[in-house]
Amino acid sequence: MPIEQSVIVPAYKEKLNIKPLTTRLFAALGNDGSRTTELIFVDDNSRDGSVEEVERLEKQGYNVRIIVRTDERGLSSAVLKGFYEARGEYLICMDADLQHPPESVPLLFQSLKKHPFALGTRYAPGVGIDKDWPLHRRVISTTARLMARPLTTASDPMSGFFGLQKQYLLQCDPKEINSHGFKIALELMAKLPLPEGSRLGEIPFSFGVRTEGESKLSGKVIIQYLQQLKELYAYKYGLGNIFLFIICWVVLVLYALSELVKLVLG
Ligand SMILES: Nc1nc2c(ncn2[C@@H]2O[C@H](COP(=O)(O)OP(=O)(O)O[C@H]3O[C@H](CO)[C@@H](O)[C@H](O)[C@@H]3O)[C@@H](O)[C@H]2O)c(=O)[nH]1
Ligand SMILES: [Mg+2]
Repeated sequence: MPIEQSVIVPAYKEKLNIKPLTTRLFAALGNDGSRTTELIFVDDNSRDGSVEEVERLEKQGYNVRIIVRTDERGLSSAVLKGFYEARGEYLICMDADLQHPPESVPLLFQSLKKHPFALGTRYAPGVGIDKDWPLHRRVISTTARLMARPLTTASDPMSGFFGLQKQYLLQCDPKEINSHGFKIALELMAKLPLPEGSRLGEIPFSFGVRTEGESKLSGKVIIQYLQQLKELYAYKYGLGNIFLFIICWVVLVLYALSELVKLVLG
């Protein structure tokens, strides 16, 4: 049967997560879904046994493969590499560390068949992010979301769990897409030529806790994010409108101050 759906997983040193992700994903897709879906890991030369793990799963009959890059590193460019190599028309990106539940993938594909772009959201009734998140992470996350408001109506523009129809990616000049920005979903939502007036599909999901391996993202992603926002504001509103960027900075500072005041007043 021809491949209609592709799941792309950027992965760096994620060997221990590969098997549970693969088995849970194909179990969630069921027999019919599994026949038309491929799973692609895009690994940046982890050399931790990920390749051998994927080969073992492939021998067991799972439609899974791994692309190993030796000339480039980075989450966003890995996702794009997987998208361009994928054979399906419906493409989903998810993390390797099971923070994005494989059981939510079928729903995201369903949404993607009705919408050109679909996003997993952690900001919906009944779902949430880790309740133990420290205050400073909440402040950073909320301000980052606020700053993306002028670019998208998405409830969770920081989400890394998302999907798109490949035809819209192919209509966009690859040189237009910043493959080094922090948030590739935000980049694509802002730049793909999605049909005028089309709605974004949103699927609520609970952001899980990583149990194997470590997060790869460091403090420098904040700088990368601000640079990406600046570029996207200029793309969407024109360079003259840097004013808008300044307003967002003011919002950020006021919000951070109000959270600090709440913290101090207890
Ligand atoms: N190939 C490749 N993969 C990478 C790289 N850096 C990170 N990854 C992979 O990208 C995924 C996310 O990385 P984490 O290190 O787990 O990130 P996080 O801090 O949990 O951040 C996540 O949270 C955000 C939500 O705010 C998400 O938007 C983001 O995608 C990421 O999921 C994981 O599968 C990880 O292996 C890289 O340089 N190269
Ligand atoms: Mg993670």
